[in-house]
Parts: sequence; structure tokens; C-alpha cells
Amino acid sequence: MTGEGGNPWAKTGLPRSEVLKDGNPAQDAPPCRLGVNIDHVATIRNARGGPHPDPVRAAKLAEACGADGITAHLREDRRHIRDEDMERLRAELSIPLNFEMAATPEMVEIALRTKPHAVCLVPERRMERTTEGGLDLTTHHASLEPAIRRLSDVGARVSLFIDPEEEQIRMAAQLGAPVIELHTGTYAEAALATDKKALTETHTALREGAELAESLGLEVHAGHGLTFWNVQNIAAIPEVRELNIGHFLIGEAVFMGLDGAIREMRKLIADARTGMLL
Ligand SMILES: CC(=O)[C@@H](O)[C@H](O)COP(=O)(O)O
Ligand SMILES: NCC(=O)COP(=O)(O)O
Repeated sequence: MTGEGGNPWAKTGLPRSEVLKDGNPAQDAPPCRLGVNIDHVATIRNARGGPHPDPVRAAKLAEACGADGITAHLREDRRHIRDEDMERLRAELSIPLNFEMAATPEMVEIALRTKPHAVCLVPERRMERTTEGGLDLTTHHASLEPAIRRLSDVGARVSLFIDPEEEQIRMAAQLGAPVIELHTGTYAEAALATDKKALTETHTALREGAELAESLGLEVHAGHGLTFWNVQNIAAIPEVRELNIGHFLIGEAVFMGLDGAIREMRKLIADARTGMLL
């Protein structure tokens, strides 16, 4: 299933070892969890205005296929996930729910009521097609601090979705959030564009950022734009403990089913942890 046909990674001509540290860096690392983001099941549902396909059903299927958690982003404009989806996900799932949201007063109140396992604070711009970058913690730390405290007080594990930049990582540690999620979108774009220089630079930034974050006591997650063909170099970063992946898995489900797509992604992540790269 992961042959070279149509594989954008293969077109880079860049052996994976060129962007990895020597040896098998993740060999002795703990496993890397897979959080399945089901937002875009809701995108398809909303295209027709009815109840089908149900993102909660997709989340339960993901759970049955071995997902370690479910991620859902309640956007302010409700373009995909809606309030009632979040309530049902919280009530019906047995695995952890990671509630992605902007740190607005409205969203903080919803999350305090929902009491998810985790909250990932993300930047949001109403007209963007998707989350284009990480939070700017230097600009927003005054508003983020109370949100992090209130959400932590109800037991949510708060993570901050940031770019792999030293200043942002140090600020995340100062803000007292236990987790960061590194935005992998720029790395994913470099892989798609087969831009070797950008690919190496973005991967180095993620690897060094993950090392720094762990040294500061932060748990490191990563996500955005990850696919079968770019996931392994990120999963091979030993400090990365969780990957959140959505759009590609839901798209690939059209071709191989959601269960097949999740199982293949889990295998690629597990193989990367043991140095068995594609
Ligand atoms: C923060 C993030 O990366 C996710 O929210 C993911 O991108 C899915 O949501 P959108 O596609 O609406 O950005
Ligand atoms: N936080 C990233 C996420 O949940 C999934 O992003 P994507 O795979 O949909 O780009």
C-alpha cells in the first residue's frame, strides 16, 4: 500500500537518512501515539446539511482500529465540527478526546463544560483555509495564561500549537502548559513541493525544537499536513510522543477505508520508531 506510485516523497530523491540523525534515533524511545482528527468527516456531512457521515461514528471506528485518541477542532465559525459533536464525542468515546480550539472566552467556556481529556490551543483566522501557523505566544501570553490555568484546573491537559521556534518553545514552558504540539505544516509543504533544502531545514527545526522542548520539561506532540509519505521522519524524532493526523486519513479513507488508512498510518509510525523506514 505504501509503494512508490504517486509517492511525493519518492520524487524528492532525498533518502530519509539524509534528514535523520545518525542511527535509529527513536529506537529506544517510548511509543508515539496516534490521535485521529475527524474534522473533515464533518466537512463532508455539512456539505449536504444532513446527519451523514457522522464524525462520532468515524471516531468510534478509529477507536476500534487502534487510534490512541480523537482530535476535533471546534472552529469559531463551526465550518466542520459543531458543539453537539463535541458533546457526543465526550460522552461516547472511551479513548481520550483532544479538543482543539482558539483561546476565546466562548471556547474556554465550552471546554470547561465539556471537560475533555486534553485541550490544544490553536490560532484561528476566520478566512484561512486551514491553520496556517502556530500561536504567537509572545503576543498573546497575557490572554493565554488565564485560559491555560482555568482549563488545567478542570483536569484538561493543555497543549499549545506552535511553530518550532526557540522563542515560542521557551515561552510555552514559561506559560506552564505541560504540552506543545509542533506545527508540521511548513515541513509538509516542503515535502509536497519536493524542495530538498526547505525539507531539510524544516525537519531540522522540528527535531531541534522537540529536543529543546523536552529539555524544558514539555511533552512534545506534532501535527498538520502529515501523510503516509512524510510521517516517518517526524515519528522518528524520539521526543515526539503523539501525532495528530486528520485531513490525509479522511481523504485516504475514500480509497482504502478509514480502518485501512489508520492501520497503515499506525504501522508507519511504529516502524519509524524502530528505524524501519520506507
Ligand atoms: C490545528 C490543526 O492543525 C487542525 O485544526 C487541523 O488543521 C484541522 O482543522 P482545519 O482543517 O480546520 O484547519
Ligand atoms: N493538530 C493537527 C491535526 O489535528 C490534524 O491536522 P491535519 O492532519 O488535518 O492537517
